[in-house]
Amino acid sequence: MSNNKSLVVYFSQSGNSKFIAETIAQEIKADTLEIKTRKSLPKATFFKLFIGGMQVIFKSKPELLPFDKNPTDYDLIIIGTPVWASSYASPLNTFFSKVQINGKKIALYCCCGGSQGKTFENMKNVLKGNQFLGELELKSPLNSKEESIRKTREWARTINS
Ligand SMILES: Cc1cc2nc3c(=O)[nH]c(=O)nc-3n(C[C@H](O)[C@H](O)[C@H](O)COP(=O)(O)O)c2cc1C
Repeated sequence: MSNNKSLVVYFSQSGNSKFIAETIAQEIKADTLEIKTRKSLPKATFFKLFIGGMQVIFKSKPELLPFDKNPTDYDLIIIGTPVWASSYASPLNTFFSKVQINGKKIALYCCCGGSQGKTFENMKNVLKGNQFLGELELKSPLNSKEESIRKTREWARTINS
């Protein structure tokens, strides 16, 4: 176990990334910061996928609710997102534009329905100037909780060693 002060920053639209954030936080005794938008996506699947997808394509920055933690206070920052339109979810665009993360240890995870696409590549581009410790992709983890918990705990130990 390291002496890192660790924070899991995540956005979650339907609970998968939140579930993983909580699993990581428990395993490595990290704090959590959930990024929340002022407005939710529509409930109907088509509109949800359409609006969320458009936000990613047009690099929108949806308005966020205030944060209750300051990421720059931490040594290790784990950042989690659902995959939207083969990239990270648009609320993280807003987050990255508001918080300058530099010289930190970073680990990334994503939750997807099919594949991560360019999620990690795009996150690493926007987070240049940090040290990357690892990446974890989970497919719909709420559909296989036990297996996801096992995989996540194992991964969390490797980034915190
Ligand atoms: C707007 C939107 C776009 C999505 N785009 C993709 C995608 O491109 N590839 C993929 O594998 N899953 C995609 N998904 C599925 C989510 O990544 C998946 O359901 C994820 O587990 C949701 O995480 P969450 O529960 O933390 O929000 C999309 C979901 C939404 C709402």
